[in-house]
Amino acid sequence: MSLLEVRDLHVTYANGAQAVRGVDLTVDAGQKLGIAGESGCGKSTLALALLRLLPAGTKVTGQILLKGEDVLAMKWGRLRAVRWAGASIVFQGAMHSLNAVHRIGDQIAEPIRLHRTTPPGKVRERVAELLEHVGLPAARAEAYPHELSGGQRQRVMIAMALACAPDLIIADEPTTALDVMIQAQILRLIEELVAEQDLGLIMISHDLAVLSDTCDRLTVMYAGRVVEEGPAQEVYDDALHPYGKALSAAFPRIGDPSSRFAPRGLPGDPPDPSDLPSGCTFHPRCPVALDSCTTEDQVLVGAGELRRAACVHVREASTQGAADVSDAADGSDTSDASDASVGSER
Ligand SMILES: Nc1ncnc2c1ncn2[C@@H]1O[C@H](COP(=O)(O)OP(=O)(O)OP(=O)(O)O)[C@@H](O)[C@H]1O
Repeated sequence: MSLLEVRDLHVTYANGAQAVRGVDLTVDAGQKLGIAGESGCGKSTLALALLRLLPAGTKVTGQILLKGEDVLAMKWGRLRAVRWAGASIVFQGAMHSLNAVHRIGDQIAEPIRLHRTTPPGKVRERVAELLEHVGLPAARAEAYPHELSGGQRQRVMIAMALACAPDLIIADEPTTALDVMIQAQILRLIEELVAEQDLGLIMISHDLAVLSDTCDRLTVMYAGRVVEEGPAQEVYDDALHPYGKALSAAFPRIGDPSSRFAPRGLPGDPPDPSDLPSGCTFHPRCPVALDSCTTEDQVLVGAGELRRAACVHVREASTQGAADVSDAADGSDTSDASDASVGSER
């Protein structure tokens, strides 16, 4: 049984915005899954849905199985326990998540006391152990959030997420607000903790470079759907979906002098989830869209053993049994493809 299995998850906000549309994903113990996509693609909505943290009035359908237990069917008491001891979330921007008027140690102790995962007399000891685990001196328990640097605060958030020994950590842009050096330290810390405690990890970011460096597998979301998935490094180095390519080309290859890729922005924005385009939702921005893409929706199709993408070019390549689906997705042999202005160097 997988640690987490999500099947056909749909999330529609009260205003009709279809933020997540039919997402399937699996995470096993010790596995690190990266979820990539621009702002507005539904990544945070997906993360919040996993622990039923969405606003009242939001419609969520499908299945979320945590160790085989259906999160969507859980009673309130069970759900509260699962939120810390089964899976926990590290959000971006620790300053907003920490309470400015309470000491760090008290804030880490709160979920431990609430869930009684440590005997009352041992809570201080457990807080000290958690702080040291995330690379902070135990004495920092006495500090207030404003007395810590951004990186230290994010370490506190990670300590809190680990407080009740969950099986799964969901990290939503955990390093976005940090400078590059601190970002690298926090990512290494998360990796070490996941390996040491055999946790499952879902890491959410718009930065494919960060995800490919940290995660085993990558899922690329666009307009609430998974449009590509596969081994992290392969997706980053050679994305099959035009959106995956564009996202990948938007980030520099760090430390790779032979890199042919320059960082560049993506033209346009993801669509409004209350007013999605017909056909493939990426077609208005796609450099290799065919006429049929304006009307025909695409589902994920396999490309090789471990990779899947939802693109007409990948589908055609797979039905033709073409060996080099990558070339086809580049649009190099598509007569009606428009000028490939993004990700075209592949
Ligand atoms: N409470 C809400 N009510 C209505 N629409 C919402 C709500 N929260 C988010 N949305 C919309 O749902 C879509 C997906 O948002 P979401 O925050 O999940 O995306 P994201 O990929 O995580 O982006 P970001 O990185 O900016 O958080 C967006 O169009 C957003 O405007």
